[in-house]
Amino acid sequence: MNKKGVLLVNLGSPDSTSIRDVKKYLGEFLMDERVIDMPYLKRLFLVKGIILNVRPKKTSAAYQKIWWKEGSPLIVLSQRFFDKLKRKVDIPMALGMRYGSMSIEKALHHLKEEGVDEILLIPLYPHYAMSSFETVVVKTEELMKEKYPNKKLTVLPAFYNEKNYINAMSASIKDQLDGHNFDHILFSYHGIPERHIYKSDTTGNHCKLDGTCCEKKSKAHETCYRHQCFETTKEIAKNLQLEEGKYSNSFQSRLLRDPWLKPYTDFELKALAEKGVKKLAVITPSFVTDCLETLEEIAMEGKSEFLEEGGTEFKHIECMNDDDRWVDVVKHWILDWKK
Ligand SMILES: C=CC1=C(C)c2cc3[nH]c(cc4nc(cc5[nH]c(cc1n2)c(C)c5CCC(=O)O)C(CCC(=O)O)=C4C)c(C)c3C=C
Ligand SMILES: [Fe+2]
Ligand SMILES: [Fe+2]
Repeated sequence: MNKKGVLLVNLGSPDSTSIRDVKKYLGEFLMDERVIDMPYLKRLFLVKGIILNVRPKKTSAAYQKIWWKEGSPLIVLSQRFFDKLKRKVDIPMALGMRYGSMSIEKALHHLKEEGVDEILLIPLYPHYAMSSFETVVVKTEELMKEKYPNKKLTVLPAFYNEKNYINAMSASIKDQLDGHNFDHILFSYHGIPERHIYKSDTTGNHCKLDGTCCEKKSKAHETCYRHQCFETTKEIAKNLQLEEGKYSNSFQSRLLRDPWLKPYTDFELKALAEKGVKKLAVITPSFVTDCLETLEEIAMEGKSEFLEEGGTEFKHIECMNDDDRWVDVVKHWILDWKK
């Protein structure tokens, strides 16, 4: 009988906050053709010739604001989650990162050393995007084809609307809201360029970003990031019985000037304050682990923008991190697959 094992993959962080390490990490990240989707030479010019001359300094300063004694929050929290999961499921397991030194290659090597010949890959992203979920799958497939062609790979699909995930998320959010009466709840998702939505449309003509396509039933939604984000919000709002009009969606973290998914979080924070929202809670469901984008961009920058515009209270709802309810959800996915 085949020996089964599990590979969990998150995004990854630089080794330290030094400009050198940040530059190395950003170089690998942004040269990924599924992140900056340009022909190789154009991408090389943009990334190495322009972005890497300016961005590492700014990004290094941002990491310095959130870095922990033990290292990058994203890595430390992913490791804590992984350690808890390992204690609960008796199966070989490895944790890898798409970028940086905790590579997928090392994680696969670890599974090989444990004698695993059938792997369940769990990309730690609730939603499908070519720049997150897809690049993890493609990288893993490439490595397996090259190094372990006889091993079998199964990929856990994006879990944006999976019942147990939604229930665990809702419970964690409810705990953190703690009965407190917020005027509004903003669901802020990591943004992607609009172009990526069209590229990921397997039907070739469904996604129009016209305000209605994400609501019309379509096979395109299996890979539509925008649709999947909206579904996560709908399911959580239903569970928490949020009142229509008291919550909304936005997209954060854009880079470069081309159009990204709208509305943009920074604009939305301002608009909400201008509309008279005083007490705001922000949920960041495209991340299962707190990271630079939640701890710095939302909990620090977003907070000060909102308060400067007249808001009086701002709460960032933490990601699932190593919450036992989330660990149990993943445990059951693994046990169902292992049967
Ligand atoms: C074209 C650029 C980018 C796309 C597309 C993109 C998509 C994307 N990213 C995440 C998750 C994370 N991104 C993080 C940081 C980060 N993202 C980009 C660029 C794109 N991301 C950059 C340049 C950076 C580094 C910081 C900066 O310079 O602004 C992180 C945090 C990592 C950490 O160490 O904490 C995460 C997580 C998703 C899920 C996604 C598509 C849906
Ligand atoms: Fe990103
Ligand atoms: Fe859509």
